[in-house]
Amino acid sequence: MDEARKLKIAAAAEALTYVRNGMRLGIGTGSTAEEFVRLLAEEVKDGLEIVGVPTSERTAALCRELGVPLTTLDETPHLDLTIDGADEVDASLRLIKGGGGALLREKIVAAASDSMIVIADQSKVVDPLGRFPLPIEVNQFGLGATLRAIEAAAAKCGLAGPLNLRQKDGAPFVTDGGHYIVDASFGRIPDPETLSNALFAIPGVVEHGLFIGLAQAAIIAGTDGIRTMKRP
Ligand SMILES: O=C(CO)[C@H](O)[C@H](O)COP(=O)(O)O
Repeated sequence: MDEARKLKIAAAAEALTYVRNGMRLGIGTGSTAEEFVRLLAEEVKDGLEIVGVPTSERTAALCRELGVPLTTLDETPHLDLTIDGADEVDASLRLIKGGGGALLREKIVAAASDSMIVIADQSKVVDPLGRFPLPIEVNQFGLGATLRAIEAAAAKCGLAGPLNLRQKDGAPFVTDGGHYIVDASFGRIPDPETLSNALFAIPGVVEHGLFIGLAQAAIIAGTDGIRTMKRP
C-alpha cells in the first residue's frame, strides 16, 4: 500500500474513535472519506449501531455496497457528527472543499451536524488558503454572466485568476444537484470571509468551497504520526 493511502487510513481510524453507538453521522466524500466508510463498515459488521447521511451519490453507493445504514436529512434533520475530507485546511480550521464536486451537499450536511471533524494528510494544511483552486458551484443558467460577476467579486477582494469550468469526459462536470463547478485559481486568499460574502451575493452562485466556522477539529496524519488541530 502506498504511503499516501496509509496516511488517509490513519486519519480515518482516528476519526472512528469519536463515533459512538447510536450516532447520526454525516459521511463525507473523497478518497479519505472513503477510507473512513470502509473502517466504519467493519465496525457496523461488529455491531456498531449508527445511521449515516452520505454527502454524495458516490459515497451513498459505497455505503450501500458495504452495508452502512443510511438515512436522509428529511428523515433525520439533525446529525451528531460529520466526518469529511478537505482539499485545504488552515490554522483557523477554515477549509477549501469541493475537489470531488460534492461541496453543496457536504456543506448542507456539515451545517446540520453538531460538529464536523476533518480528516486529511499533512499536505492539506496550508497558510493561507488558496493553493488549491476554489470550487464554486454555479447554476447552469446564465453561466457567462455568473463568470463575469465572479471575476468582479474577486477583483473587489483584490483577487484575480483563471476561472475554469470543470470538465469530465469531454463535457462540463455536473454535480449531484445538477449544477456546474467553476474552479477559481485566485492564489492566496488572505480574507476568506470577505470572499465568501462577495460570492454569496451573486445570484448564479449556488455554493462555494470555502467552509468557514464549520469544522471543530481536523485530524491530520503525517509520517511522524497523528495530530488533532482544534478551532482556536
Ligand atoms: O471536498 C471533497 C469532495 O467534494 C473532498 O473531501 C476533498 O476533495 C478531499 O478529497 P480527498 O480525500 O480525495 O483528497
